[in-house]
Amino acid sequence: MVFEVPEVDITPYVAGGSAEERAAVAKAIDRACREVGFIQIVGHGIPDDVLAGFTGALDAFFGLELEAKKAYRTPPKVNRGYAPPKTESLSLSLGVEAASRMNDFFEAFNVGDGASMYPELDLPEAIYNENVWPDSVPTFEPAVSAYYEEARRVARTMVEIFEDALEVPAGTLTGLTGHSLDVLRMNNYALPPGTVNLDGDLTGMGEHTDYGMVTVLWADRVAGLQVLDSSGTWHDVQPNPGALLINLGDVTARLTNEVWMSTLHRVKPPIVDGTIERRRSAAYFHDGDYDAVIAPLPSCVAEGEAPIYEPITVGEHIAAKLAGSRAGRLNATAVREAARVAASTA
Ligand SMILES: O=C(O)CCC(=O)C(=O)O
Ligand SMILES: [Fe+2]
Repeated sequence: MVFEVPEVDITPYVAGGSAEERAAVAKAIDRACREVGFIQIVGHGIPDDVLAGFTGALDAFFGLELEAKKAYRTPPKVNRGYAPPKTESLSLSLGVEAASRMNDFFEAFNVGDGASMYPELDLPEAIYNENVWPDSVPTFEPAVSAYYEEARRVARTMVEIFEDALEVPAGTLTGLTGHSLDVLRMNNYALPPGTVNLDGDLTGMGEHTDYGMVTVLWADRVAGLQVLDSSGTWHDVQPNPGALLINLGDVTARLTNEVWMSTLHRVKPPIVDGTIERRRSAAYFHDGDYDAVIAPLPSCVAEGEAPIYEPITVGEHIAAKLAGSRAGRLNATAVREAARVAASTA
């Protein structure tokens, strides 16, 4: 079977379209979610100048000296600010004890929704952490915030499309996202020439599924991202020109009782002449309200069959995942994802 990440133009949902046009989009999204779990999205409407400002801000921040960047570190429990290379391990979020323990060489900067964004709700600050901004790069906050708003809009549009694709009443999914726990992780994969260790210890970002409902992924068109297909083989994926990648997270796999998949992916930059080509990406995670209870939708469970998953809140699920990736505590609850990694071919 040829592996392909399908491209879908979501213009009818972004700029207005007829009922027929929207139905065709919803159908294409349903097929992509069943078969692949990754989608190339065009017609998302993110202005070029917002993207240019955003990538410029990433370059300015990641171009700082390591010590300067470390000023913006936060404790492992706080999913904000700067994460230096080799301080996270995504495979631990899955319960896979990789040989490359804490050897993911990406560096990242995280921003997200803080409790103060919802003054009318009494949201827990330990979950809805406030942002840390690098004041030594004055363009960073406005440029990243502008992109954040756009990625948030696209994520919310995708959930609207998901309701149509799953043929559930409006509000079934969007009703779980009123104060969605959203985070933007900006990733930089770069190693100074000569530091690459070829014994297989280092990886760009270990294999994982994303944790939430949907991820909007912007990335450079540089090799590195790999996606696991349903038969257990890894494939290289790059965004098409002008496209964003969309992938489903575990919350959606749970909601759909795995009718749609949270696809395993990882980043393995090719090493050429002892170095790698720098690559940037930014994953906007739209996870759902921390107190929303996630249980398989009745329409996704075949008659007479038991749902695969027990109900869980978004907050409980995300906390178990982050304890793995950020605090190095193996997540023993991700048995289904760990089994898929074990069955894959390198
Ligand atoms: O760098 C990439 O393309 C993927 C990043 C990713 O999977 C993540 O941040 O969760
Ligand atoms: Fe990811």
